[in-house]
Amino acid sequence: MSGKIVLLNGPSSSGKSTLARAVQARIGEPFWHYSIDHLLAAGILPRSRIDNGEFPWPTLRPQFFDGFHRSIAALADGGNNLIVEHIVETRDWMTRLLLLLEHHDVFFVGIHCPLVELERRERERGDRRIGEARADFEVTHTFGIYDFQIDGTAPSDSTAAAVIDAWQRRTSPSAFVRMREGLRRAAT
Ligand SMILES: Nc1ncnc2c1ncn2[C@@H]1O[C@H](COP(=O)(O)OP(=O)(O)OP(=O)(O)O)[C@@H](O)[C@H]1O
Repeated sequence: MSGKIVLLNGPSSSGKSTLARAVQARIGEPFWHYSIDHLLAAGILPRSRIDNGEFPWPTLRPQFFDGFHRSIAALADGGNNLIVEHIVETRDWMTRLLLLLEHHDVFFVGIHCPLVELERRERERGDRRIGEARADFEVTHTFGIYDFQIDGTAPSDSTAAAVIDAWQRRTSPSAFVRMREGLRRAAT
Protein backbone atom coordinates (compact mmCIF):
# COMPACT_ATOMS: atom_id res chain seq x y z
CA MET A 1 0.00 0.00 0.00
CA SER A 2 1.24 3.48 -0.89
CA GLY A 3 2.51 5.76 1.84
CA LYS A 4 0.56 8.83 2.84
CA ILE A 5 1.76 12.26 1.73
CA VAL A 6 1.59 15.59 3.54
CA LEU A 7 2.57 18.17 0.92
CA LEU A 8 3.59 21.61 2.24
CA ASN A 9 3.52 24.44 -0.28
CA GLY A 10 4.64 28.01 0.38
CA PRO A 11 7.13 30.65 -0.69
CA SER A 12 10.80 30.46 0.12
CA SER A 13 11.35 31.38 3.81
CA SER A 14 7.69 30.82 4.76
CA GLY A 15 8.76 28.12 7.23
CA LYS A 16 8.18 24.84 5.37
CA SER A 17 11.33 23.09 6.61
CA THR A 18 10.74 24.26 10.16
CA LEU A 19 7.16 23.01 10.07
CA ALA A 20 8.09 19.74 8.36
CA ARG A 21 10.63 18.99 11.10
CA ALA A 22 8.09 19.83 13.81
CA VAL A 23 5.44 17.60 12.22
CA GLN A 24 7.93 14.77 11.76
CA ALA A 25 8.91 15.02 15.43
CA ARG A 26 5.29 14.72 16.65
CA ILE A 27 3.22 12.72 14.19
CA GLY A 28 2.21 9.25 15.35
CA GLU A 29 3.68 7.34 12.39
CA PRO A 30 7.06 7.32 10.68
CA PHE A 31 7.22 10.01 7.99
CA TRP A 32 10.23 10.84 5.81
CA HIS A 33 10.92 14.56 5.36
CA TYR A 34 11.67 15.10 1.68
CA SER A 35 12.56 18.19 -0.34
CA ILE A 36 14.67 19.58 -3.15
CA ASP A 37 16.89 21.14 -0.46
CA HIS A 38 17.76 17.67 0.80
CA LEU A 39 18.81 16.55 -2.67
CA LEU A 40 20.89 19.70 -3.15
CA ALA A 41 22.50 19.37 0.28
CA ALA A 42 23.43 15.78 -0.56
CA GLY A 43 25.40 17.09 -3.54
CA ILE A 44 23.21 15.57 -6.24
CA LEU A 45 24.10 18.26 -8.78
CA PRO A 46 27.48 18.82 -10.51
CA ARG A 47 27.30 22.30 -8.98
CA SER A 48 30.62 23.79 -10.09
CA ARG A 49 30.14 22.64 -13.70
CA ILE A 50 26.64 24.14 -13.74
CA ASP A 51 27.90 27.35 -12.15
CA ASN A 52 30.68 27.73 -14.72
CA GLY A 53 28.23 27.24 -17.58
CA GLU A 54 29.60 23.90 -18.81
CA PHE A 55 26.22 22.26 -18.15
CA PRO A 56 23.18 24.44 -19.00
CA TRP A 57 20.92 24.78 -15.94
CA PRO A 58 17.98 26.18 -17.99
CA THR A 59 17.93 22.85 -19.87
CA LEU A 60 18.63 20.67 -16.84
CA ARG A 61 16.27 22.40 -14.40
CA PRO A 62 12.94 21.21 -15.91
CA GLN A 63 14.08 17.59 -15.97
CA PHE A 64 15.52 17.86 -12.45
CA PHE A 65 12.16 19.04 -11.12
CA ASP A 66 10.21 16.52 -13.18
CA GLY A 67 12.37 13.82 -11.65
CA PHE A 68 11.71 15.25 -8.19
CA HIS A 69 7.94 15.19 -8.80
CA ARG A 70 8.10 11.59 -10.02
CA SER A 71 10.27 10.61 -7.06
CA ILE A 72 7.54 11.68 -4.63
CA ALA A 73 5.22 9.09 -6.16
CA ALA A 74 8.01 6.50 -6.27
CA LEU A 75 8.93 6.91 -2.60
CA ALA A 76 5.28 6.74 -1.56
CA ASP A 77 4.77 3.67 -3.76
CA GLY A 78 7.48 1.98 -1.72
CA GLY A 79 5.13 2.31 1.26
CA ASN A 80 6.86 5.34 2.78
CA ASN A 81 4.86 8.14 4.41
CA LEU A 82 6.21 11.51 3.29
CA ILE A 83 6.19 15.10 4.48
CA VAL A 84 7.17 16.83 1.26
CA GLU A 85 8.02 20.52 1.22
CA HIS A 86 7.87 22.24 -2.11
CA ILE A 87 7.33 25.54 -3.86
CA VAL A 88 4.79 24.96 -6.63
CA GLU A 89 6.11 27.47 -9.16
CA THR A 90 3.81 26.96 -12.14
CA ARG A 91 0.39 25.69 -13.11
CA ASP A 92 2.13 22.94 -15.12
CA TRP A 93 3.87 21.72 -11.96
CA MET A 94 0.56 21.72 -10.11
CA THR A 95 -1.05 19.69 -12.90
CA ARG A 96 1.92 17.32 -13.03
CA LEU A 97 1.67 16.67 -9.28
CA LEU A 98 -2.09 16.10 -9.54
CA LEU A 99 -1.57 13.47 -12.23
CA LEU A 100 1.52 11.80 -10.76
CA LEU A 101 -0.15 11.50 -7.34
CA GLU A 102 -3.50 10.35 -8.65
CA HIS A 103 -3.44 7.12 -6.63
CA HIS A 104 -2.04 8.61 -3.44
CA ASP A 105 -3.46 9.97 -0.22
CA VAL A 106 -2.27 13.60 -0.42
CA PHE A 107 -2.98 16.20 2.27
CA PHE A 108 -2.16 19.57 0.70
CA VAL A 109 -1.14 22.34 3.12
CA GLY A 110 -0.61 26.00 2.18
CA ILE A 111 1.80 28.07 4.27
CA HIS A 112 1.12 31.81 4.22
CA CYS A 113 3.46 34.52 5.39
CA PRO A 114 3.35 38.29 4.78
CA LEU A 115 5.81 39.48 2.15
CA VAL A 116 7.53 41.87 4.55
CA GLU A 117 8.31 38.96 6.89
CA LEU A 118 9.43 36.70 4.04
CA GLU A 119 11.85 39.36 2.87
CA ARG A 120 13.11 39.97 6.41
CA ARG A 121 13.81 36.24 6.83
CA GLU A 122 15.43 36.06 3.41
CA ARG A 123 17.85 38.88 4.28
CA GLU A 124 18.56 37.40 7.71
CA ARG A 125 19.28 33.91 6.38
CA GLY A 126 21.78 35.10 3.81
CA ASP A 127 21.70 31.76 1.96
CA ARG A 128 18.83 32.57 -0.39
CA ARG A 129 18.85 34.68 -3.54
CA ILE A 130 17.26 38.03 -2.70
CA GLY A 131 13.99 38.31 -4.58
CA GLU A 132 13.21 34.59 -4.51
CA ALA A 133 10.65 34.96 -1.71
CA ARG A 134 8.85 37.80 -3.50
CA ALA A 135 8.72 35.87 -6.79
CA ASP A 136 7.31 32.79 -4.99
CA PHE A 137 4.91 34.93 -2.95
CA GLU A 138 3.30 36.24 -6.11
CA VAL A 139 2.55 32.85 -7.66
CA THR A 140 2.80 29.81 -5.42
CA HIS A 141 -0.66 30.05 -3.87
CA THR A 142 -2.42 30.85 -7.15
CA PHE A 143 -2.62 27.37 -8.68
CA GLY A 144 -4.75 25.36 -6.37
CA ILE A 145 -6.87 24.79 -3.31
CA TYR A 146 -5.74 23.32 -0.02
CA ASP A 147 -6.92 20.83 2.56
CA PHE A 148 -5.49 23.07 5.26
CA GLN A 149 -3.80 26.46 5.45
CA ILE A 150 -1.53 27.84 8.11
CA ASP A 151 0.06 31.08 9.23
CA GLY A 152 3.82 30.78 8.78
CA THR A 153 4.44 33.37 11.49
CA ALA A 154 2.73 31.32 14.23
CA PRO A 155 4.99 29.20 16.48
CA SER A 156 5.87 26.01 14.63
CA ASP A 157 4.99 23.76 17.60
CA SER A 158 1.37 24.86 17.64
CA THR A 159 1.17 24.90 13.84
CA ALA A 160 2.54 21.36 13.66
CA ALA A 161 -0.05 20.19 16.19
CA ALA A 162 -2.80 21.85 14.12
CA VAL A 163 -1.54 20.24 10.89
CA ILE A 164 -1.42 16.79 12.51
CA ASP A 165 -4.90 17.23 13.97
CA ALA A 166 -6.32 18.37 10.62
CA TRP A 167 -4.53 15.51 8.82
CA GLN A 168 -6.00 12.97 11.22
CA ARG A 169 -9.47 14.42 10.61
CA ARG A 170 -9.04 14.71 6.82
CA THR A 171 -12.12 13.94 4.77
CA SER A 172 -12.82 12.97 1.18
CA PRO A 173 -12.72 14.32 -1.41
CA SER A 174 -9.31 15.83 -0.75
CA ALA A 175 -8.13 19.04 -2.37
CA PHE A 176 -6.10 16.96 -4.86
CA VAL A 177 -9.17 14.91 -5.82
CA ARG A 178 -11.27 18.06 -6.28
CA MET A 179 -8.58 19.77 -8.34
CA ARG A 180 -8.24 16.69 -10.56
CA GLU A 181 -12.00 16.62 -11.09
CA GLY A 182 -11.78 20.29 -12.09
CA LEU A 183 -9.03 19.48 -14.59
CA ARG A 184 -11.10 16.71 -16.14
CA ARG A 185 -14.22 18.86 -16.35
CA ALA A 186 -12.19 21.58 -18.06
CA ALA A 187 -10.85 19.04 -20.57
CA THR A 188 -14.29 17.76 -21.63
N1 LIG B 1 7.02 30.11 12.70
C1 LIG B 1 8.15 30.82 12.56
N2 LIG B 1 8.35 31.95 13.28
C2 LIG B 1 9.48 32.67 13.12
N3 LIG B 1 10.50 32.34 12.28
C3 LIG B 1 10.35 31.23 11.55
C4 LIG B 1 9.18 30.41 11.65
N4 LIG B 1 9.31 29.37 10.80
C5 LIG B 1 10.51 29.54 10.19
N5 LIG B 1 11.13 30.64 10.65
C6 LIG B 1 12.45 31.13 10.22
O1 LIG B 1 12.35 31.50 8.86
C7 LIG B 1 13.52 31.10 8.15
C8 LIG B 1 13.12 30.19 7.01
O2 LIG B 1 12.54 29.00 7.55
P1 LIG B 1 12.48 27.65 6.74
O3 LIG B 1 13.84 27.21 6.31
O4 LIG B 1 11.68 26.70 7.55
O5 LIG B 1 11.66 28.13 5.45
P2 LIG B 1 11.40 27.38 4.07
O6 LIG B 1 10.02 27.75 3.65
O7 LIG B 1 11.69 25.92 4.20
O8 LIG B 1 12.46 28.07 3.13
P3 LIG B 1 13.08 27.57 1.71
O9 LIG B 1 11.92 27.23 0.81
O10 LIG B 1 13.84 28.75 1.24
O11 LIG B 1 13.94 26.38 2.00
C9 LIG B 1 14.43 30.43 9.16
O12 LIG B 1 15.37 31.38 9.61
C10 LIG B 1 13.50 30.02 10.28
O13 LIG B 1 14.13 30.00 11.53
